[in-house]
Amino acid sequence: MRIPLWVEASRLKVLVFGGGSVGARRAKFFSAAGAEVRVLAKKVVPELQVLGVEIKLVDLYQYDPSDDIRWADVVVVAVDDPVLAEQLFRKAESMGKLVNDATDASRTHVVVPYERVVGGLRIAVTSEGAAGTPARLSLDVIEGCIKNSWIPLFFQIYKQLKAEAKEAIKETKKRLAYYQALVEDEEFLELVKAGRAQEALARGRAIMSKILNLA
Ligand SMILES: C[C@@]1(CC(=O)O)c2cc3[nH]c(cc4nc(cc5[nH]c(cc(n2)[C@H]1CCC(=O)O)[C@@](C)(CC(=O)O)[C@@H]5CCC(=O)O)C(CC(=O)O)=C4CCC(=O)O)c(CCC(=O)O)c3CC(=O)O
Ligand SMILES: NC(=O)C1=CN([C@@H]2O[C@H](COP(=O)(O)OP(=O)(O)OC[C@H]3O[C@@H](n4cnc5c(N)ncnc54)[C@H](O)[C@@H]3O)[C@@H](O)[C@H]2O)C=CC1
Repeated sequence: MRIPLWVEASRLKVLVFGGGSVGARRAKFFSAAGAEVRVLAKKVVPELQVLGVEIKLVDLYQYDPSDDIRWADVVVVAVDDPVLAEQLFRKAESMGKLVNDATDASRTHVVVPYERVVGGLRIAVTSEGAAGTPARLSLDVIEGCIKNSWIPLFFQIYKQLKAEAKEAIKETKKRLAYYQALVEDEEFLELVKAGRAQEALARGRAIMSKILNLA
């Protein structure tokens, strides 16, 4: 089973097999987020040449990529030859690497989801290869739902109160009790849902004072 995680990309060394449109998309995706990227391919598209990532032009039926695989944390398979793709997948897998196989969703270890930021929240959706377009279009529905709800204002207010709580309430247990009290306070939530931001903030701060004054 695959699980969702948010990973710091600048910790990753990513090896990409294939430098066509999909390989270039992966190289850009990882390098824009700070990862170190190396591409191995017979030929690469021009978009890839301007990314500033390492490129080795090799025929993967002749070149042995073992050292490159050892170097990598994540290996991407994006060659257009299914026999070669499977061979590369098996090799990287047997060397203990996490593989993003863009050519076969059923065996990929790592999935690249459809992603969007809505009201401060980062939303990622995937069908894990079953039906990509519905996954992509679901982002429009999710965006519409969130934007038309009280969540964006709740996000702003909660973020502000959480920052203040981290400063004001030194004890972790008390801070956690504060978050609990906040979300259980009907008056606070009603103010948020009514869009009364200043009053909601004031209510949140009053609850904070109460927690601070407890023994
Ligand atoms: C498992 C996964 C791979 C992974 O995690 O790496 C996967 C797998 C496969 N996709 C295929 C086809 C297409 N994928 C796209 C586009 C995107 N696909 C992406 C993710 C994923 N695709 C992962 C799970 C997604 C999910 O299901 O939720 C995005 C989000 C990220 C990205 O790829 O950069 C990106 C958005 C780009 C953007 O928005 O810009 C297009 C459209 C296009 O290229 O423009 C087509 C052609 C049209 C079509 O097929 O719809 C095929 C070949 C099918 C076959 O051979 O029949 C496979 C392999 C298979 O299905 O086995
Ligand atoms: N996950 C996704 O979003 C998508 C995945 N795909 C899958 O990804 C595959 C690749 O798609 P594209 O990038 O569009 O193909 P492409 O034809 O643009 O690029 C293929 C790349 O593989 C390299 N390659 C092929 N044989 C090689 C060899 N022997 N040695 C070294 N390099 C070799 C080529 O030089 C090229 O750089 C498709 O065949 C399909 O299975 C396709 C569309 C979207």
